[in-house]
Amino acid sequence: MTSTSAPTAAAPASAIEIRGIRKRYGALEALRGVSFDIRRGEFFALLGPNGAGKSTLISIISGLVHASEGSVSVLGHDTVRDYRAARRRLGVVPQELVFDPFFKVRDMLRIQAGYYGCGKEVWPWIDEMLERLDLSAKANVSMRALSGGMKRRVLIAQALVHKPPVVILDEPTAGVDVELRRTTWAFMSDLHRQGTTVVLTTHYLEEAQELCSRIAILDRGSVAVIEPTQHLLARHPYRFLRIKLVDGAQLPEGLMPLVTGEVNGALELKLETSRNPIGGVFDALRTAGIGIEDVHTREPDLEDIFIELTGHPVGAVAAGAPK
Ligand SMILES: Nc1ncnc2c1ncn2[C@@H]1O[C@H](COP(=O)(O)OP(=O)(O)OP(=O)(O)O)[C@@H](O)[C@H]1O
Repeated sequence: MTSTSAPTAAAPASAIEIRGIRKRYGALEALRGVSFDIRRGEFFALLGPNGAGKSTLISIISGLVHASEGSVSVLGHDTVRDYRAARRRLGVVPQELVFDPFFKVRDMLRIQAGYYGCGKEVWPWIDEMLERLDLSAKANVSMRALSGGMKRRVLIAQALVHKPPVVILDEPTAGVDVELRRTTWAFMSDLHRQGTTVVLTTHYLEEAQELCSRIAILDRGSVAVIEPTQHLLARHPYRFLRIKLVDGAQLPEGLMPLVTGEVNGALELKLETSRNPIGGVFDALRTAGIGIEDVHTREPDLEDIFIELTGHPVGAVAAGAPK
């Protein structure tokens, strides 16, 4: 992509600047004063349980919904006062599949490019995207004949026709099989390497963990945390120990408070590294004369951290969330 060159002295440092955003739907406050920046060239994750306000924030960034208070700019262009310039720099892959079913894939993309004032010069780019997203064989097929996963990839191509330097993907891989998710992420990673800023919302936390260098977690309309992924993963000083006892033996009473669950007949214990060394667990079992059949340890992942921060798994509606 040519429009994603490195920042110059005059260019704004932020790809997206979000300042004091509030959004009210009647009595419901879907966003309660959200402020943060997404830097140029970042691969950034916006996470949160259902109803946290992610889609509302994305709609405000894309200029489709007006905030009740606050402002957003894309590469220095206010999304309200300078809507066209902001929109020109942004590609948004929406969550919902909305298409004219009768258009053929390639024609639809060419028409979409026209809306941004792009002509034949982007046709090779459209064909390149079709190739990268494994859609070349479907270029002359009408939209209604595509599977859900293919439609989702056309949606990605549609958001990128004008080569925007900033791309937002709102759950682009929801319901898409593993192979297609890989294709999508390989393509997005290439664009990112070439300088595109990529913002992603996803319910697949392992995707965010693997791809994104910084993560914001929205919860009930506010930013619960915004940190580099590695800091987020490292700041939780515990690990998990999975342990299967010989002959279904019972765990000693003293270790029971550490148990967080059972997986395939093995108990999972959450150990704080400073307070519950693994050796202490083994000592307690030895003293009680209990044999161990199998054991393994696991570092906390984003899913664990998400639950700890928000009190519920990703995808669950927050208790007391604005509804
Ligand atoms: N047009 C609307 N009118 C009224 N309420 C709305 C509207 N759009 C969103 N909401 C409410 O605002 C809150 C935030 O919704 P939003 O869709 O932004 O959350 P989300 O984090 O994107 O959730 P999900 O992961 O389910 O997509 C929810 O309580 C939702 O019901």
